[in-house]
Amino acid sequence: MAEVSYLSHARYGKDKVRVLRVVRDGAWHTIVEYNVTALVEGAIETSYTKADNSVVVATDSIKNITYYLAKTSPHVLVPERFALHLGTHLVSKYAHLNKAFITIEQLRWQRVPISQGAGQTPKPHSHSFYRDGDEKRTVEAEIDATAGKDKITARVTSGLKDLLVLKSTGSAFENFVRDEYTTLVEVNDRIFSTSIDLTYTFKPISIPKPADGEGKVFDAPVTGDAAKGTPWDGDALAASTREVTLEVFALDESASVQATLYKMGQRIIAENSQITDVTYKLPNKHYVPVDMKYLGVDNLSPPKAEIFLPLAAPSGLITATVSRK
Ligand SMILES: O=c1[nH]c(=O)c2[nH]c(=O)[nH]c2[nH]1
Repeated sequence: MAEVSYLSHARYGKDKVRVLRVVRDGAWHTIVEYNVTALVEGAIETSYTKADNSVVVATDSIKNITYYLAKTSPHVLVPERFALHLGTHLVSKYAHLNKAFITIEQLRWQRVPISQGAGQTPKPHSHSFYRDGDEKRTVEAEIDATAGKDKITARVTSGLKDLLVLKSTGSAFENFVRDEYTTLVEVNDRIFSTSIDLTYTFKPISIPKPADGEGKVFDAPVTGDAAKGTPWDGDALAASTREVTLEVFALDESASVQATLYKMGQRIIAENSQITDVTYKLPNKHYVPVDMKYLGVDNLSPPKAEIFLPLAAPSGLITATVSRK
């Protein structure tokens, strides 16, 4: 029988590798908690087409490598660096694997503040932490060794998701298309709430050959000023892009979710020369003033609207990518 199909794409690995790392500096502990996905591509076709497992690094082994590097990597506390180390290790160790796709979700842990008495600023505790929200920091790294194991390049996209925000004024929505389908009234004052999903893409970087050729010894080749704005500087970028996003959200006299989104993206591009693209996905989480006329109470529009019904669904969904020219 003539074959009418072929394997056009293949990638596999381990998903949802959950890991908490404790780094001890005497009594001062630092923790990170990650959900890691590690997938690979390469000369693996025959495992699909010929039931040939000789080309398969078991997903169980990929999970073990993730734990091994979480234990040994000097980069583990910065998710961008850890993703690059893990991906580089996979494509360096196995001759027939030439691409790795590492996704990391970092969960929030904040130090418990310990009060120092009246008028004193609280001190962060050395080994006690609390979860301060569902927000996650995200990293997606594609490590590419197709040009050779000594010419590894990487594309990194970082961001955050599930950052829930709300402003109770400073948002309007007017002058939109009005026709026979329109029931929405124009408002010059409304609640604006969204769950921020932000990703920003770095310029591609090249990764020097690891010292042992297997990606076990992996020294971040870029530090100090040269690291500024690059994935090596992931923590600073995560902090500044989050700050800009929240600041624009708070300060913008929003004409629409679209217009506010664009301003956020413009600022991130303008302030970070290493970032090429910024994508936001912003659900418009509607809060509807409750009609209380039947109670003889005016609650229809601000400043009289004080009681709102949070609508679980549907929500608007406003997305866009702002790119460097
Ligand atoms: O900021 C908004 N953008 C829209 O596209 C839209 N559509 C809608 O019904 N409300 C809103 N609000």
